[in-house]
Amino acid sequence: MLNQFRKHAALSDSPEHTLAAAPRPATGALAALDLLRIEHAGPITHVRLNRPAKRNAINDGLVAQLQAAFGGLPGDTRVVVLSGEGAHFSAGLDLSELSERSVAEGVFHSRSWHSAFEQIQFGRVPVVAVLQGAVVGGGLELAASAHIRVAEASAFYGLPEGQRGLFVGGGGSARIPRLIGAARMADMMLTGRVYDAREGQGVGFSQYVVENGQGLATAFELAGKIAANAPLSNFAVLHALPRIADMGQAEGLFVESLMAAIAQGDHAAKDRIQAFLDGKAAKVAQPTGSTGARPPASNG
Ligand SMILES: COc1cc(/C=C/C(=O)SCCNC(=O)CCNC(=O)[C@H](O)C(C)(C)COP(=O)(O)OP(=O)(O)OC[C@H]2O[C@@H](n3cnc4c(N)ncnc43)[C@H](O)[C@@H]2OP(=O)(O)O)ccc1O
Repeated sequence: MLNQFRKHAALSDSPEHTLAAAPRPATGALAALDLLRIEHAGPITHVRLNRPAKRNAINDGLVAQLQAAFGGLPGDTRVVVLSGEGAHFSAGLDLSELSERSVAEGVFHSRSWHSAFEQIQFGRVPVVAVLQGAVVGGGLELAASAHIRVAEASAFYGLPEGQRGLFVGGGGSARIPRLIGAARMADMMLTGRVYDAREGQGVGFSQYVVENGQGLATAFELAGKIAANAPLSNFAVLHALPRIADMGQAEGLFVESLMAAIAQGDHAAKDRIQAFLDGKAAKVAQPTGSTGARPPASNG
Protein backbone atom coordinates (compact mmCIF):
# COMPACT_ATOMS: atom_id res chain seq x y z
CA MET A 1 0.00 0.00 0.00
CA LEU A 2 2.81 2.40 0.82
CA ASN A 3 4.43 1.77 -2.52
CA GLN A 4 1.09 2.23 -4.25
CA PHE A 5 0.76 5.60 -2.56
CA ARG A 6 4.25 6.68 -3.58
CA LYS A 7 3.89 5.47 -7.14
CA HIS A 8 0.53 7.02 -7.82
CA ALA A 9 1.13 10.28 -6.01
CA ALA A 10 4.37 10.95 -7.91
CA LEU A 11 4.49 14.64 -8.80
CA SER A 12 7.63 14.88 -10.83
CA ASP A 13 6.12 17.33 -13.31
CA SER A 14 4.93 19.70 -10.59
CA PRO A 15 7.07 22.79 -10.22
CA GLU A 16 5.89 23.31 -6.67
CA HIS A 17 5.67 19.96 -4.96
CA THR A 18 7.73 17.05 -3.86
CA LEU A 19 6.03 13.96 -2.54
CA ALA A 20 6.26 13.28 1.16
CA ALA A 21 8.21 10.09 1.93
CA ALA A 22 5.22 8.04 3.04
CA PRO A 23 1.55 8.45 3.74
CA ARG A 24 1.06 9.78 7.22
CA PRO A 25 -2.05 9.43 9.32
CA ALA A 26 -4.00 12.58 10.08
CA THR A 27 -3.13 14.37 13.30
CA GLY A 28 -5.07 16.73 15.57
CA ALA A 29 -8.80 17.17 14.98
CA LEU A 30 -8.84 15.01 11.83
CA ALA A 31 -7.31 12.07 13.73
CA ALA A 32 -10.29 12.06 16.11
CA LEU A 33 -12.75 11.29 13.31
CA ASP A 34 -13.35 7.61 14.07
CA LEU A 35 -15.92 6.96 11.31
CA LEU A 36 -13.35 8.05 8.75
CA ARG A 37 -9.76 7.04 8.13
CA ILE A 38 -7.68 9.94 6.91
CA GLU A 39 -4.14 9.82 5.57
CA HIS A 40 -1.97 12.39 3.85
CA ALA A 41 0.58 11.68 1.13
CA GLY A 42 2.13 14.97 0.10
CA PRO A 43 -0.63 16.98 -1.57
CA ILE A 44 -3.07 14.05 -1.66
CA THR A 45 -5.42 13.49 1.28
CA HIS A 46 -7.18 10.13 1.38
CA VAL A 47 -10.54 10.15 3.19
CA ARG A 48 -12.02 6.70 3.71
CA LEU A 49 -15.53 5.92 4.99
CA ASN A 50 -14.85 3.49 7.80
CA ARG A 51 -18.05 1.64 8.76
CA PRO A 52 -17.60 -1.55 6.70
CA ALA A 53 -19.67 -3.68 9.12
CA LYS A 54 -22.65 -1.44 8.28
CA ARG A 55 -21.66 -1.17 4.61
CA ASN A 56 -20.61 2.43 5.23
CA ALA A 57 -24.21 3.45 5.89
CA ILE A 58 -24.26 7.19 6.55
CA ASN A 59 -25.41 8.14 10.03
CA ASP A 60 -25.48 11.60 11.66
CA GLY A 61 -21.97 11.08 13.05
CA LEU A 62 -20.55 10.29 9.63
CA VAL A 63 -22.15 13.38 8.09
CA ALA A 64 -20.65 15.54 10.86
CA GLN A 65 -17.25 13.93 10.38
CA LEU A 66 -17.34 14.45 6.61
CA GLN A 67 -18.15 18.10 7.27
CA ALA A 68 -15.22 18.36 9.69
CA ALA A 69 -12.81 16.47 7.42
CA PHE A 70 -13.49 18.45 4.27
CA GLY A 71 -13.70 21.71 6.22
CA GLY A 72 -10.40 21.02 7.96
CA LEU A 73 -8.17 19.87 5.11
CA PRO A 74 -4.55 20.89 5.60
CA GLY A 75 -3.46 23.91 3.58
CA ASP A 76 -1.08 21.83 1.46
CA THR A 77 -3.80 19.41 0.31
CA ARG A 78 -4.31 19.78 -3.44
CA VAL A 79 -6.71 16.89 -4.07
CA VAL A 80 -8.76 14.39 -2.06
CA VAL A 81 -9.34 10.72 -2.80
CA LEU A 82 -12.64 9.61 -1.22
CA SER A 83 -13.28 5.88 -0.82
CA GLY A 84 -15.18 3.37 1.29
CA GLU A 85 -13.63 0.60 3.35
CA GLY A 86 -14.79 -2.94 2.53
CA ALA A 87 -16.79 -4.40 -0.32
CA HIS A 88 -19.22 -1.48 -0.69
CA PHE A 89 -18.77 2.24 -1.15
CA SER A 90 -21.91 3.07 0.83
CA ALA A 91 -25.37 1.62 1.54
CA GLY A 92 -26.76 5.14 1.90
CA LEU A 93 -28.72 6.59 4.77
CA ASP A 94 -28.39 4.67 8.04
CA LEU A 95 -31.99 3.46 8.19
CA SER A 96 -31.73 2.65 11.90
CA GLU A 97 -31.60 6.37 12.73
CA LEU A 98 -34.75 7.36 10.89
CA SER A 99 -37.64 6.23 13.06
CA GLU A 100 -38.04 8.91 15.72
CA ARG A 101 -37.53 12.00 13.59
CA SER A 102 -40.17 14.73 13.42
CA VAL A 103 -40.84 16.47 10.12
CA ALA A 104 -38.89 19.52 11.29
CA GLU A 105 -35.97 17.34 12.36
CA GLY A 106 -36.15 15.68 8.96
CA VAL A 107 -35.69 19.03 7.22
CA PHE A 108 -32.71 19.92 9.41
CA HIS A 109 -31.27 16.44 8.90
CA SER A 110 -31.46 16.86 5.14
CA ARG A 111 -29.90 20.32 5.40
CA SER A 112 -26.97 18.89 7.38
CA TRP A 113 -26.26 16.50 4.49
CA HIS A 114 -26.56 19.40 2.03
CA SER A 115 -24.03 21.41 3.99
CA ALA A 116 -21.51 18.56 4.25
CA PHE A 117 -21.84 17.51 0.60
CA GLU A 118 -21.68 21.11 -0.67
CA GLN A 119 -18.40 21.40 1.18
CA ILE A 120 -17.16 18.45 -0.86
CA GLN A 121 -18.49 19.74 -4.19
CA PHE A 122 -17.64 23.40 -3.73
CA GLY A 123 -14.53 23.09 -1.59
CA ARG A 124 -11.04 24.28 -2.36
CA VAL A 125 -9.77 21.10 -4.03
CA PRO A 126 -11.00 18.43 -6.46
CA VAL A 127 -12.31 15.15 -5.06
CA VAL A 128 -11.83 11.79 -6.79
CA ALA A 129 -14.23 9.11 -5.53
CA VAL A 130 -13.51 5.38 -5.77
CA LEU A 131 -16.69 3.32 -6.06
CA GLN A 132 -17.15 -0.39 -5.47
CA GLY A 133 -20.11 -2.59 -4.61
CA ALA A 134 -23.20 -0.73 -3.45
CA VAL A 135 -23.34 2.95 -4.34
CA VAL A 136 -26.95 3.43 -3.38
CA GLY A 137 -29.31 6.00 -1.94
CA GLY A 138 -27.40 8.55 0.11
CA GLY A 139 -24.19 6.78 -0.92
CA LEU A 140 -24.91 7.71 -4.52
CA GLU A 141 -25.71 11.26 -3.39
CA LEU A 142 -22.32 11.42 -1.67
CA ALA A 143 -20.55 10.04 -4.75
CA ALA A 144 -22.34 12.61 -6.92
CA SER A 145 -20.72 15.37 -4.84
CA ALA A 146 -17.25 14.32 -6.02
CA HIS A 147 -15.75 15.69 -9.23
CA ILE A 148 -14.38 12.48 -10.73
CA ARG A 149 -15.77 9.00 -10.09
CA VAL A 150 -13.68 5.87 -10.66
CA ALA A 151 -15.83 2.73 -10.51
CA GLU A 152 -14.57 -0.78 -9.97
CA ALA A 153 -16.35 -3.50 -11.96
CA SER A 154 -18.33 -4.51 -8.85
CA ALA A 155 -20.01 -1.10 -8.49
CA PHE A 156 -23.77 -0.82 -8.79
CA TYR A 157 -25.97 2.24 -8.55
CA GLY A 158 -29.47 2.48 -7.16
CA LEU A 159 -31.91 4.83 -5.48
CA PRO A 160 -33.96 2.56 -3.21
CA GLU A 161 -35.56 5.60 -1.56
CA GLY A 162 -38.76 4.87 -3.50
CA GLN A 163 -38.90 1.33 -2.15
CA ARG A 164 -38.31 2.62 1.41
CA GLY A 165 -41.08 5.26 1.17
CA LEU A 166 -38.54 8.08 1.16
CA PHE A 167 -37.28 10.82 -1.12
CA VAL A 168 -33.64 11.71 -1.66
CA GLY A 169 -32.40 14.12 1.01
CA GLY A 170 -28.67 14.46 0.38
CA GLY A 171 -28.74 16.73 -2.64
CA GLY A 172 -29.53 13.96 -5.09
CA SER A 173 -32.39 15.79 -6.78
CA ALA A 174 -30.00 18.61 -7.70
CA ARG A 175 -26.89 16.61 -8.60
CA ILE A 176 -27.98 13.27 -10.03
CA PRO A 177 -30.16 14.65 -12.89
CA ARG A 178 -27.16 16.75 -13.92
CA LEU A 179 -25.16 13.52 -14.28
CA ILE A 180 -27.69 11.15 -15.84
CA GLY A 181 -30.77 13.23 -16.70
CA ALA A 182 -34.05 13.67 -14.84
CA ALA A 183 -35.89 10.90 -16.70
CA ARG A 184 -33.31 8.26 -15.75
CA MET A 185 -33.37 9.37 -12.14
CA ALA A 186 -37.17 9.22 -12.07
CA ASP A 187 -37.04 5.69 -13.51
CA MET A 188 -34.53 4.61 -10.83
CA MET A 189 -36.65 6.00 -8.01
CA LEU A 190 -40.00 4.80 -9.33
CA THR A 191 -39.01 1.29 -10.45
CA GLY A 192 -35.95 0.54 -8.31
CA ARG A 193 -33.81 0.11 -11.42
CA VAL A 194 -30.16 -0.61 -10.64
CA TYR A 195 -27.27 0.09 -13.04
CA ASP A 196 -24.11 -2.00 -13.04
CA ALA A 197 -20.67 -0.43 -13.37
CA ARG A 198 -20.50 -0.47 -17.15
CA GLU A 199 -24.07 0.77 -17.58
CA GLY A 200 -23.37 3.39 -14.95
CA GLN A 201 -20.44 4.70 -16.97
CA GLY A 202 -22.64 4.76 -20.05
CA VAL A 203 -25.27 6.94 -18.42
CA GLY A 204 -22.75 9.24 -16.73
CA PHE A 205 -22.34 8.04 -13.15
CA SER A 206 -18.61 7.42 -13.52
CA GLN A 207 -15.89 8.63 -15.85
CA TYR A 208 -13.79 5.46 -15.42
CA VAL A 209 -14.45 1.76 -14.92
CA VAL A 210 -11.54 -0.41 -13.82
CA GLU A 211 -11.04 -3.97 -12.63
CA ASN A 212 -11.91 -4.85 -9.07
CA GLY A 213 -9.06 -3.89 -6.77
CA GLN A 214 -7.71 -1.24 -9.16
CA GLY A 215 -9.88 1.68 -8.08
CA LEU A 216 -7.53 3.22 -5.55
CA ALA A 217 -4.47 2.89 -7.76
CA THR A 218 -6.34 4.58 -10.61
CA ALA A 219 -7.64 7.32 -8.33
CA PHE A 220 -4.14 8.03 -6.99
CA GLU A 221 -2.77 8.16 -10.52
CA LEU A 222 -5.42 10.72 -11.44
CA ALA A 223 -4.92 12.59 -8.16
CA GLY A 224 -1.20 12.93 -8.89
CA LYS A 225 -2.02 14.60 -12.19
CA ILE A 226 -4.59 16.89 -10.60
CA ALA A 227 -2.20 17.90 -7.81
CA ALA A 228 0.40 18.94 -10.39
CA ASN A 229 -1.98 21.53 -11.88
CA ALA A 230 -2.06 25.13 -10.73
CA PRO A 231 -4.45 25.34 -7.73
CA LEU A 232 -6.33 28.29 -9.22
CA SER A 233 -6.88 26.43 -12.47
CA ASN A 234 -8.39 23.50 -10.56
CA PHE A 235 -10.44 25.89 -8.43
CA ALA A 236 -11.90 27.49 -11.55
CA VAL A 237 -12.99 24.09 -12.83
CA LEU A 238 -14.76 23.40 -9.53
CA HIS A 239 -16.43 26.77 -9.12
CA ALA A 240 -16.75 28.45 -12.50
CA LEU A 241 -17.77 25.48 -14.66
CA PRO A 242 -20.96 24.47 -12.82
CA ARG A 243 -22.06 28.07 -12.39
CA ILE A 244 -21.47 28.92 -16.04
CA ALA A 245 -23.40 25.81 -17.04
CA ASP A 246 -26.40 27.21 -15.15
CA MET A 247 -26.15 30.68 -16.75
CA GLY A 248 -27.38 32.06 -20.01
CA GLN A 249 -24.71 32.10 -22.73
CA ALA A 250 -23.99 35.83 -22.56
CA GLU A 251 -23.53 35.83 -18.78
CA GLY A 252 -21.54 32.62 -18.89
CA LEU A 253 -19.12 33.85 -21.51
CA PHE A 254 -18.58 37.06 -19.55
CA VAL A 255 -17.73 35.11 -16.38
CA GLU A 256 -15.49 32.82 -18.46
CA SER A 257 -13.50 35.77 -19.78
CA LEU A 258 -12.90 37.04 -16.24
CA MET A 259 -11.89 33.62 -14.94
CA ALA A 260 -9.59 33.06 -17.91
CA ALA A 261 -7.84 36.38 -17.28
CA ILE A 262 -7.46 35.72 -13.56
CA ALA A 263 -5.98 32.26 -14.14
CA GLN A 264 -3.64 33.58 -16.83
CA GLY A 265 -2.34 36.28 -14.49
CA ASP A 266 -1.36 33.83 -11.77
CA HIS A 267 2.34 33.01 -11.40
CA ALA A 268 1.55 29.29 -11.47
CA ALA A 269 0.28 29.64 -15.05
CA LYS A 270 3.22 31.78 -16.11
CA ASP A 271 5.71 29.24 -14.68
CA ARG A 272 4.02 26.33 -16.41
CA ILE A 273 3.78 28.08 -19.78
CA GLN A 274 7.42 29.16 -19.62
CA ALA A 275 8.45 25.60 -18.74
CA PHE A 276 6.67 24.35 -21.87
CA LEU A 277 8.21 27.03 -24.08
CA ASP A 278 11.64 26.10 -22.66
CA GLY A 279 11.05 22.45 -23.54
CA LYS A 280 10.89 21.47 -19.85
CA ALA A 281 7.24 20.49 -19.62
CA ALA A 282 5.48 17.46 -21.02
CA LYS A 283 3.66 17.66 -24.34
CA VAL A 284 0.02 16.69 -24.51
CA ALA A 285 0.12 12.88 -24.41
CA GLN A 286 -1.64 10.58 -26.86
CA PRO A 287 -4.26 8.41 -25.14
CA THR A 288 -2.59 5.23 -23.86
CA GLY A 289 -5.28 3.72 -21.65
CA SER A 290 -2.79 3.97 -18.81
CA THR A 291 -5.54 4.35 -16.21
CA GLY A 292 -7.02 1.05 -17.27
CA ALA A 293 -10.17 2.93 -18.12
CA ARG A 294 -12.21 2.56 -21.22
CA PRO A 295 -13.16 5.78 -22.94
CA PRO A 296 -16.37 7.19 -21.51
CA ALA A 297 -19.45 6.00 -23.32
CA SER A 298 -21.85 8.55 -24.68
CA ASN A 299 -24.62 9.92 -22.51
CA GLY A 300 -27.21 9.34 -25.17
C1 LIG B 1 -35.51 11.12 3.93
O1 LIG B 1 -34.46 11.97 4.25
C2 LIG B 1 -33.23 11.68 3.80
C3 LIG B 1 -32.90 10.53 3.05
C4 LIG B 1 -31.61 10.29 2.66
C5 LIG B 1 -31.21 9.10 1.96
C6 LIG B 1 -31.97 8.00 1.88
C7 LIG B 1 -31.43 6.70 1.48
O2 LIG B 1 -30.23 6.50 1.34
S1 LIG B 1 -32.57 5.44 1.26
C8 LIG B 1 -31.57 4.01 0.88
C9 LIG B 1 -31.12 3.30 2.13
N1 LIG B 1 -30.28 2.16 1.80
C10 LIG B 1 -30.74 0.94 1.46
O3 LIG B 1 -31.93 0.74 1.38
C11 LIG B 1 -29.70 -0.14 1.26
C12 LIG B 1 -29.91 -1.23 2.30
N2 LIG B 1 -28.80 -2.18 2.28
C13 LIG B 1 -28.68 -3.20 1.40
O4 LIG B 1 -29.45 -3.32 0.46
C14 LIG B 1 -27.54 -4.17 1.62
O5 LIG B 1 -27.10 -4.05 2.95
C15 LIG B 1 -26.32 -3.96 0.68
C16 LIG B 1 -25.83 -2.53 0.70
C17 LIG B 1 -26.70 -4.37 -0.76
C18 LIG B 1 -25.15 -4.86 1.15
O6 LIG B 1 -25.60 -6.20 1.28
P1 LIG B 1 -24.75 -7.22 2.18
O7 LIG B 1 -23.31 -7.10 1.82
O8 LIG B 1 -25.39 -8.55 2.03
O9 LIG B 1 -24.84 -6.67 3.69
P2 LIG B 1 -26.05 -6.85 4.72
O10 LIG B 1 -25.94 -8.19 5.39
O11 LIG B 1 -27.36 -6.51 4.10
O12 LIG B 1 -25.73 -5.68 5.78
C19 LIG B 1 -24.65 -5.81 6.72
C20 LIG B 1 -25.02 -4.96 7.90
O13 LIG B 1 -25.17 -3.60 7.50
C21 LIG B 1 -26.47 -3.11 7.83
N3 LIG B 1 -26.91 -2.15 6.84
C22 LIG B 1 -26.79 -2.24 5.50
N4 LIG B 1 -27.32 -1.16 4.93
C23 LIG B 1 -27.78 -0.36 5.92
C24 LIG B 1 -28.44 0.91 5.95
N5 LIG B 1 -28.70 1.60 4.83
N6 LIG B 1 -28.76 1.41 7.15
C25 LIG B 1 -28.50 0.75 8.30
N7 LIG B 1 -27.86 -0.44 8.33
C26 LIG B 1 -27.51 -0.99 7.14
C27 LIG B 1 -27.33 -4.36 7.86
O14 LIG B 1 -28.50 -4.15 8.60
C28 LIG B 1 -26.38 -5.36 8.51
O15 LIG B 1 -26.33 -5.09 9.88
P3 LIG B 1 -26.17 -6.29 10.95
O16 LIG B 1 -26.16 -5.62 12.29
O17 LIG B 1 -27.34 -7.20 10.73
O18 LIG B 1 -24.88 -6.95 10.60
C29 LIG B 1 -30.64 11.22 3.03
C30 LIG B 1 -30.94 12.35 3.79
C31 LIG B 1 -32.25 12.56 4.17
O19 LIG B 1 -32.60 13.64 4.96
